[in-house]
Amino acid sequence: MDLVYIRELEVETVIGIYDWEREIRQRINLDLEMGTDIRQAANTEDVDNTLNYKSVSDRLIEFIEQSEFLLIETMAEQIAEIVLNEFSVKWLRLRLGKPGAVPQAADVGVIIERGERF
Ligand SMILES: Nc1nc2c(c(=O)[nH]1)N=C([C@H](O)[C@@H](O)CO)CN2
Repeated sequence: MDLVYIRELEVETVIGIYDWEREIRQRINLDLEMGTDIRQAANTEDVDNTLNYKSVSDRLIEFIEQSEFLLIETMAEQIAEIVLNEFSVKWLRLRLGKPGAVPQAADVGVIIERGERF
């Protein structure tokens, strides 16, 4: 299994459980690893034969910017669903961080794996 990845994608959105969090936009960041097979793209040099990280990034930025989740867990599950269903990805690992949430910590968040490795 090969991986196409996106690292440190940063997006501002409404997220959080407290009243004050519903009034502001906060930064989240994510790393995404997506299982794929890069060989056909390598042999043809055709982006249509690979998992296009720009297309995935654009879709996730649009989705996250318009979302208003309470928990990062919910956002993580929804992101995983989009990547699995819309980009025909079989397996992914997602780290979703909310760096401003705990001032004493550099970052906090969740890491999930979904789908089947192949
Ligand atoms: N596991 C989680 N814990 C917490 C979350 C969350 O989304 N998942 N959210 C909060 C608050 O919104 C926090 O970020 C405000 O500082 C607390 N714990």
